[in-house]
Amino acid sequence: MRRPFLIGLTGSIGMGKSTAARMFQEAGVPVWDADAAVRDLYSPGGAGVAAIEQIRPEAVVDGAVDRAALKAWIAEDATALRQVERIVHPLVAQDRAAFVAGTEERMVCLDIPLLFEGGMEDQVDIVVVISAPPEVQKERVLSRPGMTEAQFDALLALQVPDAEKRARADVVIPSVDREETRRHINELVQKLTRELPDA
Ligand SMILES: CC(C)(COP(=O)(O)OP(=O)(O)OC[C@H]1O[C@@H](n2cnc3c(N)ncnc32)[C@H](O)[C@@H]1O)[C@@H](O)C(=O)NCCC(=O)NCCS
Ligand SMILES: Nc1ncnc2c1ncn2[C@@H]1O[C@H](COP(=O)(O)OP(=O)(O)OP(=O)(O)O)[C@@H](O)[C@H]1O
Repeated sequence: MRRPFLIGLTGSIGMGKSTAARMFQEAGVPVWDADAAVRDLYSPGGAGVAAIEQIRPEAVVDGAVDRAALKAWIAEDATALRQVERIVHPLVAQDRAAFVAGTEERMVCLDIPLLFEGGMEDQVDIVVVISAPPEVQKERVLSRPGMTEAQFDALLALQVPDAEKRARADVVIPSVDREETRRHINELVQKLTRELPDA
């Protein structure tokens, strides 16, 4: 059976990925969400809980992975993030493979915030980057409760810069005006629908 065409959706913090993902869904394209997959893994009964407990017992509270405890560990131990990734990434990859295998649509959208950082460009058929000017991004992120400028700068430093993401993208979708974004997404979906072979 033919696998669906894989649209990789990414963008830096606050650029509007979640909003764009909803627009793909509304255009009839099933969406898989990497962040949601991690949330499930960390929830009670999730496949990541026992594995994280083995490497960091303090990070499991009431049967779920406690993100604050993981963050505190990552802040104090330079090897911690690697150890967490070694557990989380294969489980996330499994979840994604099951989603792709379980769909009969011709295309799906994979919402992967760390697509470039995780070296996953080759695992999708096109890379779509959602992008807004830096001042718009900053204003959006700083308007979130509890977010400080220092935290924003620290998160940005962990991410591949927006300019590089845009340069490496197959398609860049602007995210300043909702209707403009929706138009771009609908046009892309229509173009792919025309070009892709029938199922
Ligand atoms: C570090 C954790 C506990 C922070 O959780 P929290 O809810 O506070 O924040 P959130 O998940 O939204 O991440 C915030 C930001 O941290 C950065 N970040 C998170 N994980 C990673 C990573 N593996 N590499 C680089 N940056 C990362 C991203 O820029 C992201 O925008 C959590 O992100 C985590 O467990 N990460 C490891 C698993 C992972 O790699 N997830 C990414 C998707 S596969
Ligand atoms: N196309 C758009 N036009 C105008 N505003 C937008 C657009 N997309 C998103 N926004 C606004 O920007 C903010 C961030 O959007 P969203 O939550 O979709 O970003 P995100 O990239 O998923 O964020 P993060 O990476 O931090 O999780 C929201 O307040 C949303 O209303």
